[in-house]
Amino acid sequence: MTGWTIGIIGGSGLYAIDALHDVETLVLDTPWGAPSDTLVRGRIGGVRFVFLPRHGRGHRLSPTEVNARANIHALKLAGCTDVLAISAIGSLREELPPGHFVAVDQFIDRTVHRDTSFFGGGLVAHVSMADPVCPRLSVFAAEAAERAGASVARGGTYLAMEGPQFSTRAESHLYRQWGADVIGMTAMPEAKLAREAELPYALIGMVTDYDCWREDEAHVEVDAVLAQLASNAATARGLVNQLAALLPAERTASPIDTVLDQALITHIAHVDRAKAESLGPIVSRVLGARGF
Ligand SMILES: CSC[C@H]1O[C@H](OP(=O)(O)O)[C@H](O)[C@@H]1O
Ligand SMILES: Nc1ncnc2[nH]cnc12
Repeated sequence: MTGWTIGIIGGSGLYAIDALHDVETLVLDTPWGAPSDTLVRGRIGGVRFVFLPRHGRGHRLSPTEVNARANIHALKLAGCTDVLAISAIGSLREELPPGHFVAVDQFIDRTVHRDTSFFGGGLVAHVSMADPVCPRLSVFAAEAAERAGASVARGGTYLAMEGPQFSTRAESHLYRQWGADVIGMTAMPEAKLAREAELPYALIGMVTDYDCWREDEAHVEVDAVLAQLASNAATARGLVNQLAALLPAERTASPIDTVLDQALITHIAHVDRAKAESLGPIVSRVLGARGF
């Protein structure tokens, strides 16, 4: 096996990955509650994957109800080294039509009803979100999507809205003026939490609709989104197969693996032991290095 264990967070329309071998089901609990569903760990060639359907199998959880802290914590417990999210997105740009894929590299977070951090309560950390996506994983994922037959835009800003309602037309126009390229309801705080957990994170978005800013296009409705997703899901599965084929045999360290060295500022003499223990693998590396 290689040193990679890739957590795959499957969004709307992606509730399973068939190509995994030696599959085991993981029923995990976290200090934040249960993740969205059981996790499935397996391998393709020499690469280990852990799959988690973000909304649960059967799509039971709304974007606000997705427990991103539990999901990222569970992926860390399952031994993931990196996390690739695959999401349905609306397009805010003419040149990103339905069917296109986008390797997102920036976010604007407009979510308001979500728990956004593992820290607080006796342990304080301030991670950088200047570059929220791991460039290495993002390039591999974009390349894999292209090999699976997708047209992939390299780079794009994702506006994370609370939902579950889609945007008003005024909001859609506003987000375009802000420079957002695509829109969705789930990548935040997921990307922030992955960074806090020292997990390199990338997001491949699959465009399903033009939201509601375009004059000559019907506004987004969920049935059109689901129809587009059905035709994208096979490509998304192909992406995972291609990723397994093109990842280098050995995973070298990423700077994101150790971000808490700078970011965690609570002096070890003042760290709350119960809090540190509850965070488990998220802080054991950095606290261990400090002699905690
Ligand atoms: C089914 S349309 C809206 C829904 O789809 C996206 O979910 P995900 O990012 O998990 O693929 C969007 O964010 C909304 O949750
Ligand atoms: N237009 C849209 N707005 C928000 N989330 C979406 N997911 C897919 N299409 C979307």
